[in-house]
Amino acid sequence: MTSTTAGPVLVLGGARSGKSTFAEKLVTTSGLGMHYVATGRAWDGEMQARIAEHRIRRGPEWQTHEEPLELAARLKAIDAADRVILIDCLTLWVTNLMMENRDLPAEFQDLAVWLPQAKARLVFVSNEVGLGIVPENRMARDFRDHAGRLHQLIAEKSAQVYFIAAGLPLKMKG
Ligand SMILES: Nc1nc2c(ncn2[C@@H]2O[C@H](COP(=O)(O)OP(=O)(O)OP(=O)(O)O)[C@@H](O)[C@H]2O)c(=O)[nH]1
Repeated sequence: MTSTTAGPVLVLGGARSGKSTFAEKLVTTSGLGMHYVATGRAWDGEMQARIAEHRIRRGPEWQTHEEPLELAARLKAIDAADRVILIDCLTLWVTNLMMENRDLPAEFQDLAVWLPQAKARLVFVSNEVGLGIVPENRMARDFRDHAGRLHQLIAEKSAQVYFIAAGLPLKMKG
């Protein structure tokens, strides 16, 4: 980690901004046992190829957990002081929760309330999706609103927050 500050790190950025690579570097320099929680689902060939690329990049030192829905429960289950856990990414989790008609504010609260008790170092990656024009369809607007609210909740509980654009990190907190 760039800092020894305890507490979660939130890494925000656009698609292909380099946010995952930046977050992975934070983790690989921590000296802790490296865990990767993937919220993505391999729903088509393109996503399968992206996932395969990610796995090659991470290498065998990482332990991977695939958790599209029960993110808070999975984090609580693998939480330990000698671990660093990279969660990639929050926006896919939001998508999955919406697809399953879950109570998103309740799910977000469950995660946010637990964060100060986490023993592991947590690094959250997420897409900043709120910067463009207001989407025409209702579902996209709801998605954008849920993601924005979740980011605020996680940022509030985070020790460090970064925004990545063009591969360059802008430190926003910590
Ligand atoms: N199910 C599963 N998903 C994975 C695995 N590794 C990575 N992923 C998913 O792949 C997604 C990243 O896809 P990319 O399209 O390469 O990343 P990006 O966000 O567009 O680009 P960057 O800004 O460079 O990170 C993550 O959100 C993960 O959920 C894995 O082992 N299993």
